[in-house]
Amino acid sequence: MAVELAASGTIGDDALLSKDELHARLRAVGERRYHHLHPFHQRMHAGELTRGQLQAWTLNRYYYQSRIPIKDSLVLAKSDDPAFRRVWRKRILDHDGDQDGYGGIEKWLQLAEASGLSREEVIPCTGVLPGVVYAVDAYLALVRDSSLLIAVASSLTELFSRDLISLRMDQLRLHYPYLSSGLSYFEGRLTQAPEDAAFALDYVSTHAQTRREQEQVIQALERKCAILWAQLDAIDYAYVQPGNIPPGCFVPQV
Ligand SMILES: O=C(O)c1cc(C(=O)O)c2c(n1)C(=O)C(=O)c1cc(C(=O)O)[nH]c1-2
Repeated sequence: MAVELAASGTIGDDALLSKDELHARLRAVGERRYHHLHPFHQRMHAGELTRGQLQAWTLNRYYYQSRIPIKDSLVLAKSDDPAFRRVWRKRILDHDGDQDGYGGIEKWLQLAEASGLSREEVIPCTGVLPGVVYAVDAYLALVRDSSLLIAVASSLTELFSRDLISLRMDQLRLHYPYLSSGLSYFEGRLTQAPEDAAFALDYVSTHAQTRREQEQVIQALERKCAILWAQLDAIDYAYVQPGNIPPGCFVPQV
């Protein structure tokens, strides 16, 4: 059953936003709520994280990475348009590769290895924080239970990821040189994310045909920002504030 994102006030009766107005509203959400503002990212960029904290980040973020192709398979299954599916299935290939040893998930494992973890301790996801599991699973549930329009809209955080990833690469190289050999995942995202975001933005601009749908698109982006934020909240609470690692979760040895 499709989830109705709550629309506030008299939105349904208001005038349709122009494409430029819709884009401005979406950009404003990113400026205020995207996870580039999160204290954990700010600590990372300032060079304040220990190797163990970066290991915890790569291990926990692996859960997100591993679920993205599942999320995109849910999106694909909502579309009866071969042209849409042809474009969207590229995302699954980007992450899974077209054979063993290729693709974004493999490259994320190389990042984890550069941090000093073994792939064997990362792949099973057994040490992932409960808060990260709940946040990532909430993304899958949002996509699973929504219309195709809202599922596409929830990927629009990628509008903002290129700038963050570019800054992150510079700061990781500068402050944590041992990670330099593991940055090829981010290299790939510098071109993949803007392409994916441009398609998704064009899609929602065309397919949100009422003001109510436009507001639902904006709310889906807000919810996705919250999901990304919650992941970092969980990581920050467990690994930056002492004494908060939940039982059974990854414990850094360095
Ligand atoms: O490192 C980041 O800050 C970041 C952010 C996002 C994002 O904004 O959603 C994604 C990614 N990375 C990413 O690597 C990725 O594959 C990805 C897929 C999606 C999506 O919603 O479909 N977002 C993101």
